[in-house]
Amino acid sequence: MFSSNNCATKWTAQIVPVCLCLCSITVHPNLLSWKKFNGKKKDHKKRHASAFRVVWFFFIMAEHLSRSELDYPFKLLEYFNGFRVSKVIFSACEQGVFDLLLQSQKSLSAAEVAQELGTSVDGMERLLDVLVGVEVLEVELTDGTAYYNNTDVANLYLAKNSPKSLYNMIIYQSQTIYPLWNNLGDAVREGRNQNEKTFGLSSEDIFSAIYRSEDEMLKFMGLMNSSWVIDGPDIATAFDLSRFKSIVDVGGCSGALAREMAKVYPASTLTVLDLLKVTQMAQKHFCQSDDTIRFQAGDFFNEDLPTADLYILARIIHDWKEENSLMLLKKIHTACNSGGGVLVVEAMLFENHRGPIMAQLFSLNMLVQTEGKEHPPSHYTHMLTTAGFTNVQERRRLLLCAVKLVW
Ligand SMILES: C[S@@+](CC[C@H](N)C(=O)[O-])C[C@H]1O[C@@H](n2cnc3c(N)ncnc32)[C@H](O)[C@@H]1O
Repeated sequence: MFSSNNCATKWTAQIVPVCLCLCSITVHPNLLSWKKFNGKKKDHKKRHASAFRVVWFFFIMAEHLSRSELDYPFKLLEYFNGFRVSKVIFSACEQGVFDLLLQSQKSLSAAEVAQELGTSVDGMERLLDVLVGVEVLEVELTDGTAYYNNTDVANLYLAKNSPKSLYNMIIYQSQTIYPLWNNLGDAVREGRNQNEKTFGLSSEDIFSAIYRSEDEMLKFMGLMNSSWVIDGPDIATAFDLSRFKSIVDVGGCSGALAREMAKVYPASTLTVLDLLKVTQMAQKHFCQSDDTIRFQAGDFFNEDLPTADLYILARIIHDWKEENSLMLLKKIHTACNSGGGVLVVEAMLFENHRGPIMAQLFSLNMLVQTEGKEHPPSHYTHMLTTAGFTNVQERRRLLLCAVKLVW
């Protein structure tokens, strides 16, 4: 939804001139044979008439698409429909469309997909067509029947068992985040999370709400795990961390980021510290046969932290009120070996309030679900120096940002 920046400008500046150029080539008989362009030979008169229709069409398009957002609100309309696109992808994932198309090894018609997944043919055809429209599926027409196939992107990121699958992220967005965001208006009005209104749970203890059942805990851990599959390598290499021989990932959840770190820094020991029930779940569902990371149960607010050279705080500070985050940073400063540091990984806001849009959306998400928020780098620097750290360095990596402090 957010990639097609200023569609009108793009069309006028780049695509329209190319189209007009192509049209003038087709009008000029010596430059391109009509047969090549149209598939069958036509006489000169018809050929020029058709060419003029093409030119006329592109003039209309150019006129239409070059209007500014004030004349026609392309972007706004796209945004209004954003939730529909999300829902289409959520629904297709939940119904197993991408898995079926991956497994079938051939294109399938809407009727075949509907039959396999137990849906209506009409409903499935419309769903599949939108997925073609948003370019996650491909379609071919054979004898009037549409046959659908996954794009490479769908195979890689949307099918459940792909090594880079974002399936768990989608399920969590669909089943937990989406209902919470139904109460966004109340969250903004009240300035607090909506766990109580959405799920009937106390809004005070955020992780009791997030881990309200084993199933929910598994879904949340799946979500956390998914993001490191795509962002982990970038974060692990944002700084050269090789001099830190003992690393503790504080609130490390499924261990996905620690695993990425262990690949880049095989000479360092990687420990994932998290609540007992989380470490148990991680070992049961997320451990890999070649794991070199270890898990340690502990409560980072109420128990001592293990000593280490480097502590990772990935998506932790954004969960909590400022005083809690500061308490945790001070504890880390006390437990840290001499010369050690902390790596803070968060979706950093720009200082000027102008983005990035995903970090701004995450910050609203923190409002509806937690007691924290996203911050710009200066705020993290302030917190870290208040906790006693010096020598703050910052690297921006995609959406997530790493700030390293050496003590
Ligand atoms: C938003 S998640 C981030 C997980 C992980 N760092 C990541 O980026 O994928 C917050 C993590 O903090 C853990 N956590 C929350 N409260 C905790 C506590 N008091 N002690 C230890 N871990 C805690 C949660 O279980 C969860 O794994």
